[in-house]
Amino acid sequence: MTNPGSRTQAGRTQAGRALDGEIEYGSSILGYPRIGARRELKRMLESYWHGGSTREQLVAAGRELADETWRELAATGLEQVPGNTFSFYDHVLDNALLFGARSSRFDDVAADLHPLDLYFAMARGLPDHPALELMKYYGTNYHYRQPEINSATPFSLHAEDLLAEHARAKSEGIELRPVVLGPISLLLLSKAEPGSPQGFSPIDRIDELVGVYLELLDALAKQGCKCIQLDEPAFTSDRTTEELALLGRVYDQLSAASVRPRLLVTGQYGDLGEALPVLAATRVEAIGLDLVTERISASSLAKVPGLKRKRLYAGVINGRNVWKADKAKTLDYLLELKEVCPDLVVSTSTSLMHVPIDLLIEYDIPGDVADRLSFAKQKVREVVTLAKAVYNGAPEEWYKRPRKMDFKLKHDVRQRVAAITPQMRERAPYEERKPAQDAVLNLPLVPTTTLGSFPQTTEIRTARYEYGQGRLSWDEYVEVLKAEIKRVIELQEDIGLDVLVHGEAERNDMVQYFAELMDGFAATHFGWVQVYGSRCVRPPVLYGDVKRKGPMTVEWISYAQSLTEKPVKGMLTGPLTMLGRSFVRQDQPLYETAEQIALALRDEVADLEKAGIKIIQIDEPSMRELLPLRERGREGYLDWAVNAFKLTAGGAKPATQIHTHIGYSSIAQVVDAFDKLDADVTSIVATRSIDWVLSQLAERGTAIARGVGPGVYESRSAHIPEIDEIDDRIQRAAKVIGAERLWVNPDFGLKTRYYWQLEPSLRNMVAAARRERRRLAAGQATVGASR
Ligand code: MET
Ligand SMILES: [Zn+2]
Repeated sequence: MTNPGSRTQAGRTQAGRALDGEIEYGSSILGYPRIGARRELKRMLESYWHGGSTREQLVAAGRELADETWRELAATGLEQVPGNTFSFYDHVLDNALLFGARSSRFDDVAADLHPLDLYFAMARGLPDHPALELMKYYGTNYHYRQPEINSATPFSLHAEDLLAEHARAKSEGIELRPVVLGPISLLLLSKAEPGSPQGFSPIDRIDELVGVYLELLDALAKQGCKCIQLDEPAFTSDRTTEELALLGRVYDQLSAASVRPRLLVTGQYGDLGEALPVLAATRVEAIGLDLVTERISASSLAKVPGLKRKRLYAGVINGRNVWKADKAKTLDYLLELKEVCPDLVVSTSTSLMHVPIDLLIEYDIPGDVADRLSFAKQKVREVVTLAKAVYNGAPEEWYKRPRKMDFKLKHDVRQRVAAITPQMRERAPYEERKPAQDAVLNLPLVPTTTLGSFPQTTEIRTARYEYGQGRLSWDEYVEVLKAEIKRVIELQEDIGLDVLVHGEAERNDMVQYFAELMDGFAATHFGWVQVYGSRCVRPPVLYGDVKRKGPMTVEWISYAQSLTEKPVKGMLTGPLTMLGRSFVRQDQPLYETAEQIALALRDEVADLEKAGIKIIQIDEPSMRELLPLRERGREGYLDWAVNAFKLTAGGAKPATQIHTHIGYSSIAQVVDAFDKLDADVTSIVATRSIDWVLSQLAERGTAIARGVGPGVYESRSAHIPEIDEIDDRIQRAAKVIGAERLWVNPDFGLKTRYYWQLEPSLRNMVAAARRERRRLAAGQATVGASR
């Protein structure tokens, strides 16, 4: 294997350029997973947080993981290896702190905490210091901690770790290209610190921040660093004219520095659109494009003035999905691009942090599926192979016809999809459904419920593990789960909830659970992807036509229902959430795949009805998350998304009450779509705070007709809400939503909670709902703004 570092040192300086940047076969990636192939990061973090290891041990282990990553990458033959891709928790927070941008909320503890502990305090919170908010990262399932910046937040450079890593690699002959968030995206990802002056927004601080970026460029140049990667993913979303102008101005300023590394600016997670000509007009040396989300033609790139003089990092390998690229097609495309931009580097569309690390440690993915997959390690190989083919030519066999992919086709599924009629999506009008449901359910006003899951106790986890290991038979495993269901039902009756749940003891992760019960999905054993910090998930691979293997939930729900007179909700995960949390096949449009899942779930709805279940909840927390970043794709998406949900629920009888559970959005279009789902009751995940949700609902006059459960306490917080606190929210919600439409529930499932937290919380919730009922009965309640 060639060693890119030593080659750079030995052979490339005679070009005599101050900013060395020659390539032999341009190959790079924009970033790499940082959790380790066996989730080493999770283990080291949890050990430190629980007192099992010292800070020194954690720091050493983190460095080992980071260094192993770039050593391995360099050994693959990748010409340019990214650096600064490791993070102990979240790279957005790391980048804010790289420039000293710390929320003043933490000033009072800063002096007493080691910087690393202060960092974890911001990321995870302290008893009286709520953590920074968790926000979704550009349409991925990654979540970042939102930096808080005010009008006086001091900015200063803290690049010791970044520089030290660069120096360590250099001493091993490896030239790293540090990856840093660009200044504009960093500020646009941040929020104004609570208490900032009216009208202040973090982007107002851009000039000061750019000053510190210039210091960073200077420090890197002094250390002989040749290139820095500045990510500006904010520009693959719609931006204002002012923001676009700012992009030009900022990169003119940064590239004007007299001694500095080369600048690579990337726009990941979508198409740079109108930002591309702006960037091409600056003096940055290189631009990285996501050419997967939008395969921009070489001829349109040729029309961008100035682009042909840039080094183009062609992001043709998908950083967000797990399918192998079609070598011949991709090569042809790259060769066309090279005609336009001769200085071409084969690269990834995004950082590879959104895919699992290594396919080769999986042992039971069906062979024909595995043949088509590529995880981070394999993707690096794809980049190197394609780059060599671009520069040195490709072997003949790349152009031989690929094998037929008919393993995916199930004709019965295709026929069913083809036979879908519009009527299948429509239920009886709500005016008919409502009285029919009231007659069956006979619920009190402001009914109380929870959203599905109860704690996954050690007992449940142990039983699942033992069953997986073959030490517990299926029947024994079922016994454990049934005992758990019984306990959960009894507890809910004791607390006095009106609509009960079975508790989801059988589900480790809901998406994984349903994926395992449908054909067309494959599970991985080690395919972990970071969500944030130590939290990782294993998204299933949706490779083929989807079909239910048999009833998926009926046994559990009917058992729960047999134990109580009160209604027990059937609990399903909706088609959009199944899509949003899986690695989805790309050989057909997403909406076709959505329809297949919807049909499978529709059958489950029918089976639950047959088993006497009267309420069915279809969770769609990810519906909002799949929304295209740019306006132009949104209407089309929302149309088919609503259709898929309605296909799932559309077969339900008028008397069956359909609930859904969604993540609210501040985008009016999305809220309209929620209303179009035509669910009888909609409960809301507080992705920000419940008070934010309530204020949004108030601003819009609700916008969701029919029942609404806005969430009366945040179930994922450790705080146990008082009756008064919940009562206050109920009264505010009743004002906006109307008491006759209001449901009282926490904002989220309870599976990560402890019983000592949830039991008092739910008792207080039920007490608060009863207070509201007494007020309503006495006729003194606020009359709602019902529609
Ligand atoms: C993210 S959807 C949450 C609802 C799910 N039924 C649960 O309680 O876990
Ligand atoms: Zn959480």
